[in-house]
Amino acid sequence: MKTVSENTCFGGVQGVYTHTSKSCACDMTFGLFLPEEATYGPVPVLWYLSGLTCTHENAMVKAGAQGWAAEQGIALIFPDTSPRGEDVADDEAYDLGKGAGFYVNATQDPWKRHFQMWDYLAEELPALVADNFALDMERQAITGHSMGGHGALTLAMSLPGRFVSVSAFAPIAHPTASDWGRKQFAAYLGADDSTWTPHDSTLLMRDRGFDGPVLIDQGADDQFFDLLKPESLAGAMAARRQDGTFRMQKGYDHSYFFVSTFMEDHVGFHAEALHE
Ligand SMILES: N[C@@H](CCC(=O)N[C@@H](CS)C(=O)NCC(=O)O)C(=O)O
Repeated sequence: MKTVSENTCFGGVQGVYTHTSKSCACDMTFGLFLPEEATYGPVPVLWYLSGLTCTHENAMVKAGAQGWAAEQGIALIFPDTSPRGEDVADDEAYDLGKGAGFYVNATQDPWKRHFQMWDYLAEELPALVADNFALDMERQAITGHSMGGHGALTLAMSLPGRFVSVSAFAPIAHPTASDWGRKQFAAYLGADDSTWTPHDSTLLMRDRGFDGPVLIDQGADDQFFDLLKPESLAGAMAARRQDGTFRMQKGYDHSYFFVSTFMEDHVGFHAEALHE
């Protein structure tokens, strides 16, 4: 692992690191914020998964999460959204290929060689950060925005016991019924849509739910509302009687102005579960 940069931030350190990823067969970059408390011992972890077109950097510079995480003594991890590099397959569209890994393990050519984002986030990156930083991996929570909200929800519901709480900002909530999902799952996972269902938050919520608190924020003026399908997830949460809160935020769109507005609430929500 190599250090790209380390900046003092809210009394802690905002770092950027690269490493050679086995799962993705390329070099990967991530951001990690460590609060001052990490100098004295392991701290709880909040993962933040980003949306379409993002790298590790968007949320790190625009979500305004570090100040709240510092206040709560929590580390933040900002992974990238896809494999990177010249030999990595890509597509002209912004919503397929680089910047659009959709947090799945691709089984189809030309994607499968590098697009193994599920394994990268479920196994490889947690092991790497656990080895290199003062993190308490018994206390992890996860959040994300848009495609990253989809990733956060699907990882949390598929890995019972891993995360104590999950939240999402405007998640892609029902990808098997949306053009933000069907196109990418067909490309990465193939035409057999039975391989898609484990990656759909609405279906996972209907089938198993999450053993812990859930918080969802959705902007009512989100320009991608019809692609996100928040109503499907809200319905599944109600049908499941999921412990959780779904908030429709009047006037907010899909941007980081929306994410940063509610970041304090999300960090506070996770802190309550992580510090229990
Ligand atoms: N801007 C894209 C849409 C993708 C988009 O809005 N991405 C969101 C996540 S789904 C994002 O976070 N973009 C990067 C940013 O705002 O920094 C477009 O070409 O239509």
